Amino acid sequence: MRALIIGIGQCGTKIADLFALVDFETLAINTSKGDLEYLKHVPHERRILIGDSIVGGKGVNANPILGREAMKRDLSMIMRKIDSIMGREDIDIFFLTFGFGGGTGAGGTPILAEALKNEYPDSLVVAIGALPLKEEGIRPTINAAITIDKLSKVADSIVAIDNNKLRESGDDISKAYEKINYTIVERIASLLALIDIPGEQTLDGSDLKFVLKAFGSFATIGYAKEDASKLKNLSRLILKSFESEGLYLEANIESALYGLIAIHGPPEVLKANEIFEALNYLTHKIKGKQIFRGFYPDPREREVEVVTLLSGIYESKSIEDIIITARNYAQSFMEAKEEAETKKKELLQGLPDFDDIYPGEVE
Ligand SMILES: Nc1nc2c(ncn2[C@@H]2O[C@H](COP(=O)(O)OP(=O)(O)OP(=O)(O)O)[C@@H](O)[C@H]2O)c(=O)[nH]1
Repeated sequence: MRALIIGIGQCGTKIADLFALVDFETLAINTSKGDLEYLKHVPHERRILIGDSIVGGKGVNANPILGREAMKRDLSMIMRKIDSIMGREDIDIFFLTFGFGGGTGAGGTPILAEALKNEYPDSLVVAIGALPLKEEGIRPTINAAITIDKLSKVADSIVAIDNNKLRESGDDISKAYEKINYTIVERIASLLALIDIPGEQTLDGSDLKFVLKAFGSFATIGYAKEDASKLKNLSRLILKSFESEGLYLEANIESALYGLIAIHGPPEVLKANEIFEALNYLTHKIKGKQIFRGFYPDPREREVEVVTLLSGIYESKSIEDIIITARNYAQSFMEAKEEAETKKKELLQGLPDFDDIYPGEVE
């Protein structure tokens, strides 16, 4: 399984930095020089400053038009870099990590996603983005809504993480960000670690690609872990991995088309009847009725770990809230703008020019 993680903007590059820590191939792209320098694990030659000629390495201050322009101007340099890291063959998935609410990530990610799809038609492009907190105000919400629309036309799946779920933890914001970033990396890394390795019933790269090739709809990744000695019922643990707080996105899982479950743990607790009870329940619950599964008995393991991926989701309250808020705002903003223009015209009509009042001052 060959994957390249590309972080775009501050949020995205912080997440990519954690992926680099656990030995994934990564690339960090930003309009802010300072934010790129702040990274700890992405090698220096894999950090790309974009848009230097327009913003001078200072970031784009939540302006996605500048983020988009920065990505467009330096796209060929980025594509050459990707080529030099991965070559042109057999890249299974590009994971693009970013924050939906800023400028560099929101503006730049759809441009890069489209270029990757054109250049690498056999590879998947999966966007992994953090949705803004409601308290951040209207601009991040609009950036998110428009970026969702654009990505839904070019990416294979969009894994959205709802930052609003962080508030439930009671941590301060940077701790909460750190926690959620770590969670994203843990889930994806655990999932990818179980692809293509020997097991009882295994998942391979083509299963994962099948599940994620879902016409730009939403996907979400759940996770549950328990000490094997404390585990009472594996079926319960599998279902727990699908609960909404486990998935970091408010979504109706019944609307999902595909699911994938990987279970890893000591052989004595991977009981077939408990696994099939949960699989049966979930297969009937989701609309697409297709669940791929892999069981990985490991006698050295003391914990049971369940990673679940649901894709093809199109009903999500987290997403709907953003789209509806942005659309209502856009509508009332356009109305207010039109009204302002009409008022301006009414107010200023009938005014003369200087020459009408001061005739003959200049011969
Ligand atoms: N989950 C998570 N979300 C983050 C993190 N940092 C920022 N965000 C969210 O991402 C959005 C801001 O995106 P950034 O990545 O900071 O912005 P950017 O893409 O670098 O763009 P500019 O700062 O405008 O140049 C906000 O909605 C934040 O809530 C993070 O470390 N983790």
